Amino acid sequence: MTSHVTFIGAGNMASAIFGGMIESGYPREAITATARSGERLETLEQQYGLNTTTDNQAAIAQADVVLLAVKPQVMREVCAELRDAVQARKPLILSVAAGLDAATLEDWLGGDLALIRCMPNTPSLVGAGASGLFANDRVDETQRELATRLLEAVGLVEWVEDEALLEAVTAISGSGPAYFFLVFEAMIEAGQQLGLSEESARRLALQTGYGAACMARKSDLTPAELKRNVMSPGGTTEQAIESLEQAGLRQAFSEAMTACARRAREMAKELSQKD
Ligand SMILES: NC(=O)C1=CN([C@@H]2O[C@H](COP(=O)(O)OP(=O)(O)OC[C@H]3O[C@@H](n4cnc5c(N)ncnc54)[C@H](O)[C@@H]3O)[C@@H](O)[C@H]2O)C=CC1
Ligand SMILES: O=C(O)[C@@H]1CCC=N1
Repeated sequence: MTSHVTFIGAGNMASAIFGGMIESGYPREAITATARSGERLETLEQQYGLNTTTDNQAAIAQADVVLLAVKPQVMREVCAELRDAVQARKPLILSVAAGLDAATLEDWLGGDLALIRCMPNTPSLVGAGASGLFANDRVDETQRELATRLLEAVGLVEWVEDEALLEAVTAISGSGPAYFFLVFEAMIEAGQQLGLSEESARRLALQTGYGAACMARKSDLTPAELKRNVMSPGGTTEQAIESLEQAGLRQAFSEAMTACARRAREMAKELSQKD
């Protein structure tokens, strides 16, 4: 039987996930989404054909899975509102909120719940996401498989068995799309400085990033080996790579990702302590 999935909050991340589920054949009758404004409800009904309501409690009356997709700052208030309905039904809880740990969420919802924390990323919007998942002790194998199936509808799924590793997942894939967008920005600017139009530089930079990612995914070679294959001895790439290494690119990534993981830890503390 198809599990009924209810999304609490229907913003960017939620619509990426239910959009992907529908595209991969998940029956829309088995999906409910809540929103705060009637206008948003209308869009959800017309664009996706979902069951919708502004009533978060009523929305989970039939839910087998409740996917929490509101901002971390409003999660406590939303959990308080859902608590009684969740305790009455005990659905699988899936949270995509950054920096809110499983124990805090379970506690806010009244305890004794199977709960999966997920760190997705925005390329989920185009079906090319990467999500890290962590399950608490109450989650069984069938529930893990179900969560994998739901998130695989929008990209790759990687399970971690230690919740602290979700900080590393945030640093590599949760925030990671922004690093690549920065690299694209920098390459486009440099291409313009070398005389290309902005449009040509943009097209070439984006296709190159896309091509490199496709190639690295398909190839048996490591990124280091693929890089060496582009570098003819005494040629042009050698000059560029030497310049990037001398500028401290590796160190910059190490520091950036350490800062990102640290912030995820701090956010978890701030959010769980907030009254
Ligand atoms: N944007 C990103 O790159 C990532 C976001 N996340 C997480 O995803 C979650 C959602 O983020 P976005 O979709 O980007 O935000 P968003 O702002 O697009 O969506 C949140 C939605 O929740 C709705 N909402 C607020 N209070 C509500 C309530 N009481 N009841 C029902 N709906 C309510 C808002 O109207 C909004 O549509 C956050 O917890 C965030 O940490 C996780 C990974 C990456
Ligand atoms: O920047 C943030 O806090 C969120 C979490 C991962 C991506 N965006």
